[in-house]
Amino acid sequence: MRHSPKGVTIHPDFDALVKATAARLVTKLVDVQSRRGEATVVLTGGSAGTAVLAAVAAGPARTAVDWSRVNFWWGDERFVAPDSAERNAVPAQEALLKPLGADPDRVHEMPSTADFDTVEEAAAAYAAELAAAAEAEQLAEGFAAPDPRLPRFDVLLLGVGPDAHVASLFPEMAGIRTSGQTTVAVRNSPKPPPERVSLTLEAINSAEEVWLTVAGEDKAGAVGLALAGAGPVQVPAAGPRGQLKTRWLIDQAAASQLPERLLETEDTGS
Ligand SMILES: O=C1O[C@H](COP(=O)(O)O)[C@@H](O)[C@H](O)[C@H]1O
Repeated sequence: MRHSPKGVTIHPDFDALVKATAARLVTKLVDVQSRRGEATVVLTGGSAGTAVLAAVAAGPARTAVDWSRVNFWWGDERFVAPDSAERNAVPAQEALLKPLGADPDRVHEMPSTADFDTVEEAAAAYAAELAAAAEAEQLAEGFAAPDPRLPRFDVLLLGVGPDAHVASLFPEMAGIRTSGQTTVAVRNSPKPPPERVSLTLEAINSAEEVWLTVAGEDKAGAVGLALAGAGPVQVPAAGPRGQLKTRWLIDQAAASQLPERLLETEDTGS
């Protein structure tokens, strides 16, 4: 494993990336729960994101987390039927939430076509649910999250598409340009299905830690551009910034177009 000073960790392959990210997530949740009893994670869909959840559920360290005291939100979701295989929540439920006994009251799936007629209504409802949770948290803890419209996100997971999209914020589309709101309705997504709900970049960037987990040669161009300093409208993956930490957790193939200066390592072997 190689670490760069810019928060980039390069794992040899997909399997190593997924297992290490799963272990890192368990450690983070244990750490947060030991400080304040509960923890909040924002989940992603996609190949690596879903594999990480399965690896968490399969790993022996999973028992160190009190899963009934973890709050789950999503960074994006496809506006389709609730049991559709295209939902991001469906594999998350099967891989992690049901087997590990998550509390359904703490699992905040984005709305589906069973809940609303339009994707705009779904996005607005999720923003309202986030705001209600933020208000309850402030009343209970007297705690002010970085953004008063949002609950505290301890860790927010993102995948990155080959076109550099994150959550459902696609290059040059309205979602990535949206400001002043925490969620956005997406129509005409270039990647099917076309209708989606996404957190906005400003909502993503309220998280304490943002982890971008990326594998594969087809993502190397997106990763290279994002870390070379591209603008987020053209390269949405360049936009996420955690309040405390932004981690790029990638495999060797996804690292193949990283700028040379980012390959200077500060630590090896762990
Ligand atoms: O459509 C989506 O794609 C991205 C990345 O998915 P991948 O399969 O290329 O890893 C994912 O992060 C996002 O949540 C999802 O809705």
